Amino acid sequence: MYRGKQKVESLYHGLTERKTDMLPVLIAYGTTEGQTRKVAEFIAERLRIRGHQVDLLDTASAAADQVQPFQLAVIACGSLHLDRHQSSLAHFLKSNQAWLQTLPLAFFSVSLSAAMSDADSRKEAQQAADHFMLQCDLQPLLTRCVAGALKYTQYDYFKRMMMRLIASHQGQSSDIGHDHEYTDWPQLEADLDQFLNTAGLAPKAHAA
Ligand SMILES: Cc1cc2nc3c(=O)[nH]c(=O)nc-3n(C[C@H](O)[C@H](O)[C@H](O)COP(=O)(O)O)c2cc1C
Repeated sequence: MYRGKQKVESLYHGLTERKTDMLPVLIAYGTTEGQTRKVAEFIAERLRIRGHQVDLLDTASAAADQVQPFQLAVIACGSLHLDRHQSSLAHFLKSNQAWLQTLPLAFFSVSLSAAMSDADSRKEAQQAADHFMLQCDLQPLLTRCVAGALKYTQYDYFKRMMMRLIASHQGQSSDIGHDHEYTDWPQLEADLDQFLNTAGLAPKAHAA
């Protein structure tokens, strides 16, 4: 069993009769154009199928200030914009670092770089994700880069032109008449299962 889970159990011992298995997995996400919300909702659905309680939290919402430290595990999700993750996510992780570091934690970083065919771009995405965790003083059990989306139809004119330029330089679609999703959902589910297994949270039917 992951030592963070033991800490949570001892924290609860004597305080409540609730079993730690009834605690939720918190999915805290930051998003700018919505793809990371879709990723977070996918993870939530897969966790529920595996019998977990789930709390979904948009770190830009007022609810982010009300979160209690009673969680089974935490999955943080954010996306890259101009090489940075959402400031709301950074704020949430830094202000709750003391208890987050005691729990099994995974971080999923959504970006266009993760969708690139060249290894250098994917390495840059991984470095940005690792660096973000270092900045937040957190050591996740698992940090994964997730290919995001180009949402041309949702961008304003300047953003659309900028993203078309970047995308065409990087071999992605410059067809601005449509949105383009690159997220590999089966891979995301496999990464989630790896995290659950490592954290000792996989239901028996799904445990490796
Ligand atoms: C203005 C803008 C800047 C972006 N900057 C980066 C970047 O620096 N690196 C990268 O890999 N992807 C970048 N992307 C791609 C996003 O990470 C990708 O579209 C992702 O799906 C956005 O997730 P969200 O919808 O949850 O915000 C950028 C996208 C936009 C619109």
